[in-house]
Amino acid sequence: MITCEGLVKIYKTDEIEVVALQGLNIQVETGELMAIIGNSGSGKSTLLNILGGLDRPSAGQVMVGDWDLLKITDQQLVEYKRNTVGFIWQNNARNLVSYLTALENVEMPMMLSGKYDREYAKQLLEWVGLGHRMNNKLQQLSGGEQQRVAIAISLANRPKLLLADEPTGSVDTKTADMILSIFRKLNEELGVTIVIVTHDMSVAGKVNRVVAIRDGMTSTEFIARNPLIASWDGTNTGQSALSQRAHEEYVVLDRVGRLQVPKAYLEALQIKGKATMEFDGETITIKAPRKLNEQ
Ligand SMILES: Nc1ncnc2c1ncn2[C@@H]1O[C@H](COP(=O)(O)OP(=O)(O)OP(=O)(O)O)[C@@H](O)[C@H]1O
Repeated sequence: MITCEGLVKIYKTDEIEVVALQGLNIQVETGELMAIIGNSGSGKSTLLNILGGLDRPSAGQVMVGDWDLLKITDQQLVEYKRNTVGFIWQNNARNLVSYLTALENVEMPMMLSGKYDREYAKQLLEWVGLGHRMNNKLQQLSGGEQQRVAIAISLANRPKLLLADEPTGSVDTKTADMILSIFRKLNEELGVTIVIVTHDMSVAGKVNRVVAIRDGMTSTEFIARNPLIASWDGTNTGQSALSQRAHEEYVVLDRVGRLQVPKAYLEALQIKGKATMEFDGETITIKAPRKLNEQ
């Protein structure tokens, strides 16, 4: 569904250039429910905005389905945003109209794209557990309920890909768990591919695959050893992070074999600029270069 290779995004302002993504590689299969984690400033939102067609890449390759987001025209981008991709933000106020009902809010994007379908709008609200609140005005709903309306809206035009930027960032743990279980259900029942960006490890721990981004590059990947452990079953309160027990950790190599060594490891061994690498037929060992007087 998604292929990014050597993806670069540079933000240019009058005086400075910020390299937000520096050759990022990532692959997401159709039908996956996965998370991208990373510290503040690592480039997560930049990546999501590019995938959502809200921002243009500077260089590299980025394909979503048949769309090449580097070559796409402005006109095609409108169609892409309307039909292929749905977006959920941490704060959805910009997506919702407070004086309309939940149902009217879901119907609105359908009307704008000429695909009005009241039954489907109702069904979406049922799916997110708001069947009994669909005729309430948005301003009468709690923050968590509004977030669930936003999920229904994001699916109004039947997108194949759902992108969620910190979807549980401003709700309590119980609501966060509910939102995640909705994602899982939508993923399983509608087959929609879901990519969640978060720095909340408890969210990441509940999906089968997690890709970590560091300094604008893909660094590590975690895959659930037993997908059932990572799945949300309604009983897990989500306190544990990406536990070693549940996820296997992998370092990501790009096509030409480059990998990113964590800064903490390099600092611990005082490796700067260069290192030695040994291969004994089974393992590869990276060490600090020997000091001249040790040789
Ligand atoms: N519009 C912009 N103009 C200039 N620099 C930007 C812009 N947007 C992001 N950046 C910079 O790009 C880098 C990556 O930012 P990004 O928002 O993608 O990170 P993030 O991982 O999503 O962080 P957070 O979790 O804090 O949202 C940061 O150094 C940020 O300051």
